[in-house]
Amino acid sequence: MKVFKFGGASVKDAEGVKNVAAILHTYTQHPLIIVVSAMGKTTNALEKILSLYYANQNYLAEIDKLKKYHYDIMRELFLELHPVWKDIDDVFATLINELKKKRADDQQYDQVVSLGEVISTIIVHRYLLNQQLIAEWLDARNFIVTDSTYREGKIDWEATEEKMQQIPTILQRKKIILTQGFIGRSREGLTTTLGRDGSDFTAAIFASCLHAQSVTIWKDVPGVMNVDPKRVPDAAIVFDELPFKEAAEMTYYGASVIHPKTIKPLANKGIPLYVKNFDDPSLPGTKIHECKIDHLPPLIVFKDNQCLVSCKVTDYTFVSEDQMRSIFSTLSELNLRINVMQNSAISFSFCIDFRQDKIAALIKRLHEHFEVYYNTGLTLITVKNYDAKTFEKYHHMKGALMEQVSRSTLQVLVKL
Ligand SMILES: Nc1ncnc2c1ncn2[C@@H]1O[C@H](COP(=O)(O)OP(=O)(O)O)[C@@H](O)[C@H]1O
Ligand SMILES: N[C@@H](CC(=O)OP(=O)(O)O)C(=O)O
Repeated sequence: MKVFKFGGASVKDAEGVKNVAAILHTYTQHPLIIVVSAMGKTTNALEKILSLYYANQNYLAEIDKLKKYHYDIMRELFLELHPVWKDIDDVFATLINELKKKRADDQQYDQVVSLGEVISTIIVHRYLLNQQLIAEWLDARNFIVTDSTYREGKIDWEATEEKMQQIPTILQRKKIILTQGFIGRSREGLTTTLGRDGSDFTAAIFASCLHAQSVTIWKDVPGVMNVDPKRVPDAAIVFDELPFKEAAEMTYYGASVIHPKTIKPLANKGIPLYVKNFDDPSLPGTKIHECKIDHLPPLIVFKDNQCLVSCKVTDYTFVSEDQMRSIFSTLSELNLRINVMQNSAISFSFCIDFRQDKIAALIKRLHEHFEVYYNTGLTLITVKNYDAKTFEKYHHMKGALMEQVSRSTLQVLVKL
């Protein structure tokens, strides 16, 4: 059995959905588990609906816009009397209903934002059936068990693996299973999400629990490249293959082509990960697996939306281990991860992904012990395996706020 993942870009319009069906027609000899994300930028739109709702602004107009976006796609795929119209109307009714429920913010976020994947999989499933691709629609929430960390559900691997034991029997009946990326269910029975862009991770969870032959994530790029081709189009080279370790490090630094949690479960089970181009499936793509490559070119990763926080001691002492411990435990309690850090005699600075919903709490807590400064809207550029040319280009950049150089890696935090 193989696992395929189709992200938002691959199903952003009706042509994309038709293309998914065309790709699947060429793989009918294999049992397949297909993981699908929300269409296009639907998750961003759902986040916007939530914030408008909280700000007492016109969220209903935004819901109408999102409904129209999906209706336009459906009009190109289905006849007027197709049952899909009612299915999608029901999900939008659930969305409005969920908004009205009194819940904690993160809990409500997951109940609302998860619906993008529910909508997309209903549409894609109905279309596959129309194209004689006999697929079973599975609710991923019935299989992926998480804790109650809403917005960032942690997988209960044992419980998930146990639930997935039912899947091979379903696959004997239907050769294709279609399910949602990004979502699971907590033990208290509510929907959880696995962190933004988490559908790649969902594909890895299914593959790992079911000992799949391989995972293929279908993207709008020819494979994994040494730099995001949207950032530096001239310098980008496609890798034929990459070791798990190298791919994991790239994702850690922020290469958005693969979600950072995807590699570990696959590497642990030795399941290869292919990154292929959905516009041209004949291209070889990149195989990520256990292999050795002698001379890797410089890998350049851009991570946007960074926030630099500096904590300065308020008396004439120096930054101590105890003070650092209090900073680390605050970050850990708020579920924030440091991307790069630096200390001097009287200050400790670190860079994290900016989260609007957490910054006020973080600053308030740090302010109990330190003078605190922060800058937002920064980009962290990491150059791994730098050579003279890339070092020259990214070292001492204009607008840099922090820079670190090790034997093989250069990191610059910069306001671009
Ligand atoms: N090293 C890289 N190699 C290839 N693509 C990259 C790299 N780093 C970032 N990207 C970006 O990742 C994008 C594909 O990932 P993503 O947008 O998450 O796809 P989807 O949401 O459809 O799964 C590409 O369009 C490209 O701009
Ligand atoms: N739809 C979710 C999950 C996801 O992984 O999407 P994509 O595969 O389009 O990156 C998000 O946008 O965060």
